[in-house]
Amino acid sequence: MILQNISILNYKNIAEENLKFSNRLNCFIGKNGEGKTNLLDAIFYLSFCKSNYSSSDANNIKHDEETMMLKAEYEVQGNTEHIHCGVKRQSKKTFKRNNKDYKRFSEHIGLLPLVMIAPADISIIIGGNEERRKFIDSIISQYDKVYLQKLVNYNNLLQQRNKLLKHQPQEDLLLVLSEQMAGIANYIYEKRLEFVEKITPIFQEYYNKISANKEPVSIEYSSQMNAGDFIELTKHNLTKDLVLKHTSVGIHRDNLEFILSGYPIRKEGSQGQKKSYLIALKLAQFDFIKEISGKRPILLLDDIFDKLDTQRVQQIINLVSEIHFGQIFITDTDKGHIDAMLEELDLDTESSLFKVENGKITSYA
Ligand SMILES: Nc1ncnc2c1ncn2[C@@H]1O[C@H](COP(=O)(O)OP(=O)(O)OP(=O)(O)O)[C@@H](O)[C@H]1O
Repeated sequence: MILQNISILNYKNIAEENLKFSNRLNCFIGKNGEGKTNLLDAIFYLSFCKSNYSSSDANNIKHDEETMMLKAEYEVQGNTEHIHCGVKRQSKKTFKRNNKDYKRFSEHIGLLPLVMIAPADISIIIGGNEERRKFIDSIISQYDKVYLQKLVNYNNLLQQRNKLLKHQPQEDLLLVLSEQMAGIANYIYEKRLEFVEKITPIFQEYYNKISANKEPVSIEYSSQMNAGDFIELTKHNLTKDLVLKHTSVGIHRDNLEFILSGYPIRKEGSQGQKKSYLIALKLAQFDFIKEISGKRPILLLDDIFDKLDTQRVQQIINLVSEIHFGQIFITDTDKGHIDAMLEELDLDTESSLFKVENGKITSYA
């Protein structure tokens, strides 16, 4: 899958740009705060109908402007896809594929697979359990619409159950809700388990390459449902739930434990190890989505080399330079990393180099 060109109007600090991209490597170099991440975020927006950073669309419109617009052409499995998005302050956004409005934005998710690695993603490694659940859910939801729907249903039922526990805790009603939640919880649990089992060996291979086999890594899926069926768990914990006035068991308490050399990385890992872990996870996500969707995702690498030693930087450059990764968009403040990457690619590989300055994106002279 290839993003061929993009037109941007008033997206954050980018006033107006019309850019054509290389099928392979697109590099954006600029100082801090110039607009490199904003450009990658515009590309992210076109795949997910939202920014990676701000849930409020108004924040994505350039200050003092009323509207923003993103328009792009993609080559997807031999077809050209025209995607258009417009947002006006205080009104609904429009999102179109080939001039047709989507009824629901969720219909668009999965059409243009994309994996982004950005500094803020380190929260997957060091943040709370919720961050890691979000990480799994966002990947599975990209290819499994039933999963996404069941997740929404589960959360609605969970809210109802918690409300009941708080205000009128009748045991028969609680049991009815638990029964409705049980099938959904089992489905989500099985899908998460399957996902972790599939992604772990791919992740380990990437981590070993990045760290030159320096430290063993593994991922553990910890779920209360490892110990038993949802109905049994809720029955067993009913007294506790009545005291706490919320549901203390279920897939909403699941966690992924990221292990490095036998210990949780979030407690003991160095900054470089955490960064390496994140990059290996995201590259594994890339392989996973590629296999499931049959499309090669676009890879966005935002300032990924910070905190890594020269050996790890080189290993990552070697890895992502492999043809396997297809079209890449990479930002850096340091042209040295980009030059090293260009050296790694064969001479015939087409690449485009851009300079980003105060929201303006120009060809690098
Ligand atoms: N809605 C908006 N309107 C105008 N400017 C905005 C808007 N939102 C963010 N900005 C500006 O965008 C700039 C940040 O751009 P961006 O995050 O893309 O930087 P960057 O080039 O990736 O920098 P770094 O290397 O530090 O990550 C800031 O100057 C910020 O004020």
